[in-house]
Amino acid sequence: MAFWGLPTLLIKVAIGVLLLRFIIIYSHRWFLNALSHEPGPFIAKFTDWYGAYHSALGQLHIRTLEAHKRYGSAFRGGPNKMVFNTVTAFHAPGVFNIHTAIDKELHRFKRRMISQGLSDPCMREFEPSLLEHVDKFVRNIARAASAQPGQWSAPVNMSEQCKYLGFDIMGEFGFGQSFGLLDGPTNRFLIDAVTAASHRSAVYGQFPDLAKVKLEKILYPRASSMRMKYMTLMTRLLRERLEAEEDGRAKRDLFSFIVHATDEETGRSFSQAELWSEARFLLIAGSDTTSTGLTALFFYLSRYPECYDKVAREVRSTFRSGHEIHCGLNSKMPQCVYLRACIDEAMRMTPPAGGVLWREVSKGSGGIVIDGHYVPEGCDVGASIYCVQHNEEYFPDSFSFCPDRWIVSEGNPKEKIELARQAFVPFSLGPRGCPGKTMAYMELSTAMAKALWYFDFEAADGDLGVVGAGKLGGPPGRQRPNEFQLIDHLTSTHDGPYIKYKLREDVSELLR
Ligand code: HEM
Repeated sequence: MAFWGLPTLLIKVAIGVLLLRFIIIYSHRWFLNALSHEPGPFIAKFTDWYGAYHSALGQLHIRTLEAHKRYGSAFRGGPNKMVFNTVTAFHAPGVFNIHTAIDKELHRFKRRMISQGLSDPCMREFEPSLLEHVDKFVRNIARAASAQPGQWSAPVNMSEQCKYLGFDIMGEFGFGQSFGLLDGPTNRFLIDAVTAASHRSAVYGQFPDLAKVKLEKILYPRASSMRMKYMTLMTRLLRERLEAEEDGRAKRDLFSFIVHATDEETGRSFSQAELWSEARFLLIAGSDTTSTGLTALFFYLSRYPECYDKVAREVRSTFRSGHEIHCGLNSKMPQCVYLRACIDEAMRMTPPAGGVLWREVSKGSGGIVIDGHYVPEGCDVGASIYCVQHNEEYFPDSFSFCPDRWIVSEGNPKEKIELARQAFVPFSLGPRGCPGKTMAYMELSTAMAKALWYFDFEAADGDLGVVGAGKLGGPPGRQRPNEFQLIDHLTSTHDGPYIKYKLREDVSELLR
């Protein structure tokens, strides 16, 4: 053999070894893996690409629902992954979120600390700041509506306005000052920055190995410049917050609630760096989700006039003024039972985080059985909130917006509602379930009650009126005109609904 032939031979051997490795791994995944006998999309037998691909396109919730229709209530969603759409999957013991599985103790500590800042008493103290932003949100709508008194306003894109509100509230809560998105465009780049971050996390959450090949350089070419802008803003906010703390100007925010708190179990406190890193995480966790919930609520109330009339009547007969609308001490909000039912129904129809959330079956547990399917330890178990909340067994006629399904009546006994409640999981459940629920309901109920108090509203006319809705003849799963459409990547992006407003109460005080 000539010496120069050696490299060619080595390349051939390397390719041969690689091929053999692939053949062994993929044959094992296909025929010998503990989940081999489970039905599911063909590609998911071999690779996690299935979830990553649909997540990248923002359609994982829709494709998962289709897969359940085809394969049943449990299917194989990856080589070591099972997806369920039943209540049992959410209540299964011995499964942990993949993040918590990495360091459960650290997660438990952080969780206990953050929960102190998100406790009901802290939320009551924070509410005045939250309401200032809700009033600004109403003021922006009032500006549009008062341009033509007595007439319908120009259409307002509620996705934009609700995002501004959600981000400003989380800025105030996490960093002690609003980002000013409701005031003007300077910091509105934050919305794209957070969307890109959550899109990236969604894809990598489905296929963690992709993170190693730094795919974001292709998927998000603008990511690094956006990150620079984002970090510059965060650094400035941090500095200003610390200055405010030093000269006693600081408002009630996350920092003030937990800066001196200690963890009862470990006696440890948050370092400043930890606190800021949590504040940055909360920005993603709390802004996009709540604004999606509020936008969806505007969508459904503008499509279902009987529900709109009922909730408007309830709000307008419960409160005597716009100022009375709050969730604090002596609040009348608990009397607004139908409003709460509308909020829950909007989050059932269109859960803000609807994709598949994975939990790992903990090592040493010996595996678990869910709905008769054995899942070995180390495998992931997932459920899509969107699919569970559209499971007809729990929610008949699941694509109809029907707030009455949450209210006891002759045809809707308490037991039926209790069953539905178990399958109502927009905030997920368990050790990784959402600790920001109280704040989310506070924001959703005050913003919608104030909008109904000050204005009448309807879907815009013409082409703008259908933005955000499903389209007859559209892609599979996006054909229902009365369903608000989300591009789902962990949290969600959306456009519309465009809504027109008419003033019904004096807003001069708000406009001053
Ligand atoms: C409608 C509004 C909201 C919805 C639908 C929602 C939904 C969720 C869901 C589904 C999870 C679990 C994610 C997983 O299992 O991986 C979660 C976690 C979380 N949410 Fe929310 N959320 C909302 C609002 C908020 C708000 C306002 C805050 C904070 C102020 C917040 C803070 C968090 C945090 C810190 C976690 C992580 C919990 C942990 O890892 O232990 N969320 N949320």
